[in-house]
Amino acid sequence: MSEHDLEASLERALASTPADGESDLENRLRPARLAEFIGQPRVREQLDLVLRGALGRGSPPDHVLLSGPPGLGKTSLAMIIGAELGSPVRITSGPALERAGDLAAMLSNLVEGDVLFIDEIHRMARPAEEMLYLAMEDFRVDVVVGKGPGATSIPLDVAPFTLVGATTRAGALTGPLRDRFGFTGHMEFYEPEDLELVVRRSAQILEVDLRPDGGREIAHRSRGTPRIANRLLRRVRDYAEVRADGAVTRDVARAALAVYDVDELGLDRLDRAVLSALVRSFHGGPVGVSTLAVAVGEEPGTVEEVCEPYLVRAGMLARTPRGRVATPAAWRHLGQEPPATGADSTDDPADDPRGQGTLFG
Ligand SMILES: Nc1ncnc2c1ncn2[C@@H]1O[C@H](COP(=O)(O)OP(=O)(O)OP(=O)(O)O)[C@@H](O)[C@H]1O
Repeated sequence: MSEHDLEASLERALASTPADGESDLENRLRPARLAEFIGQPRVREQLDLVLRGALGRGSPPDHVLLSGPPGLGKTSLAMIIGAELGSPVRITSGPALERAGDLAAMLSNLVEGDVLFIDEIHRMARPAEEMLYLAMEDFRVDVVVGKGPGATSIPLDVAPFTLVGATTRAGALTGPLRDRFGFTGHMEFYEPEDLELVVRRSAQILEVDLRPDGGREIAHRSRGTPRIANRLLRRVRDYAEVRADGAVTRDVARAALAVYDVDELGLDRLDRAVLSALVRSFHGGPVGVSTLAVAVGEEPGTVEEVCEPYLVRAGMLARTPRGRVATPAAWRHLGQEPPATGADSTDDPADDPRGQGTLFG
């Protein structure tokens, strides 16, 4: 690989970093240090120990994997790891690492102690993933130059670094990659009390006149997710400024969220479309996720990674070996009586990675 190729690969790998207005705002609202990070007490405590231990020894900490649904703070934690270590964070994502050369370009630019953040690490191409094994373990890579019988492999040293990987699908990671992380933080959906703190903090930064009952209402309708809490706060602020006196009270929040199709459980249009298809088109299931996705006009991955985790957690949907099943709560939420003989025999909580697949709970 020539120096020019290396630079082109580096540019491609970095191109995945979003830079629109929405992400600027998101960056402004990101907690900068671990002490500012709200909720997730287990992950926070565990990570604190990992980082302090490494700082005390004066060596880079073990590689860190952060897993959990979108918007729970994985990127924020990756930035915090850099801040706590006083190290720069290099950012890329699995889909940007199409070829091993893309990763080699990133790795060869690292300096000792850098943090390399790979978002959506489960979507990395296989050759890049295999290169990463060696880099994570031995801090070196083998770059293959040329093709066919004339190809040669050039070993390249990589400065000791800490990899932070984020994934919404820990199960999709190969065993060898998973095994090379010294610490895995499993992010859980947030409790409403924690989301209330998130909303209050964001309101202060954005100078929103948030009243306590308004904050509580937004927190309860945010699907356990800080990113959604922040987004709802901004939409409710618009409503408060345009149709009220600017104060975000409970009534203003309720009226605003009705306009944006967020119901009292925090389910949005897509969540309800999934439940509605399940109940109305498939009589409550079981139905496969691909069929369900076609019924709502979405990608199976979006239904599986974005909608389902919260619907399972909210007790509306169960994952069973034969497919997805609507719970009685889902039927009632849609204003329908659940059938007398439910699909309870299909329930198998073992199929549900979160262990919350109980049907009639
Ligand atoms: N614990 C927290 N305290 C305060 N704000 C938070 C917290 N976690 C996340 N946020 C806010 O939520 C937003 C989304 O967080 P972040 O981008 O870190 O999530 P993510 O898990 O990386 O999402 P994705 O998987 O979609 O990339 C950020 O704007 C951040 O300000």
